[in-house]
Amino acid sequence: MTTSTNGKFDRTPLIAGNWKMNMDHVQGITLLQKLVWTLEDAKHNFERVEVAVFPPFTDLRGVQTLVAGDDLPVAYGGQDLSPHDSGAYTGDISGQFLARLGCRYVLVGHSERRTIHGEDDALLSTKMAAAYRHGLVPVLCVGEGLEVRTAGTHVAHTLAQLRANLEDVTAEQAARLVIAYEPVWAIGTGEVAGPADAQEMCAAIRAELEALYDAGTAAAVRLLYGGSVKAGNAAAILRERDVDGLLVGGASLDAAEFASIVRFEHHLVTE
Ligand SMILES: O=C(CO)COP(=O)(O)O
Repeated sequence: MTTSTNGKFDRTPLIAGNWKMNMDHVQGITLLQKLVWTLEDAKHNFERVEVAVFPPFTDLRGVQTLVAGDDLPVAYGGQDLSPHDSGAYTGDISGQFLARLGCRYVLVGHSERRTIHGEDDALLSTKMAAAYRHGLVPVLCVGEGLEVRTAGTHVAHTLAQLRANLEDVTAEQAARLVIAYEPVWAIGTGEVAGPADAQEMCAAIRAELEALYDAGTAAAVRLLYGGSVKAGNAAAILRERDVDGLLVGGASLDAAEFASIVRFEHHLVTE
């Protein structure tokens, strides 16, 4: 039997879809329309569970037009941003431009940026600063690779990444932060970190935030899990106390599947 909990969340859950380099601007609009229709049909309460999408840059203007025109209750953001505001940086996208397009969020330090594009912690600190400079909420992605997980040093590794990326972030800024724990070995592989693994890391991240800032700040930050999330495993992960949402890759490209993840409460089994 599947039922909803009457659970109160400490923080508003955020279910975010990272489309990566999928969906051109025409496909992107169709996907977003389908997603919203599906959720509205199901009477989804967007205030109870927030929904966000991260389309490719070329889709953002269309997404903005659709969201603003139809007053859709969906947030969106860029998948990356430049540390600079404007100038001779061919191919880069400024946080200023993202803000002008109505983006609420921006991904910073996704593992694919770190590994494929060699983005290091020093660069990511400047991207964090750029996001805050333009009023964007960074979704800072951290997580370990397979060798680190196998060696058992994943918590220390991930917290070291976190400390480096938050070096210049003030407590006031941190209170608006979203952090996504995405173990690299679980991204796009079908391997999912179990709910207990997600909780272990999210609890460690929250404790680290308390040490770096204070308890109030640590309690305000939303912590997401990402890595092979599907409709079938989302609810179990979200039952964990310190997991406040999900960053979904592949499964966010299917409107019905993603909508089902957003409606995770309806898959929670009461005990
Ligand atoms: O990288 C991810 C989200 O940012 C996870 O991707 P998958 O859900 O496809 O594993």
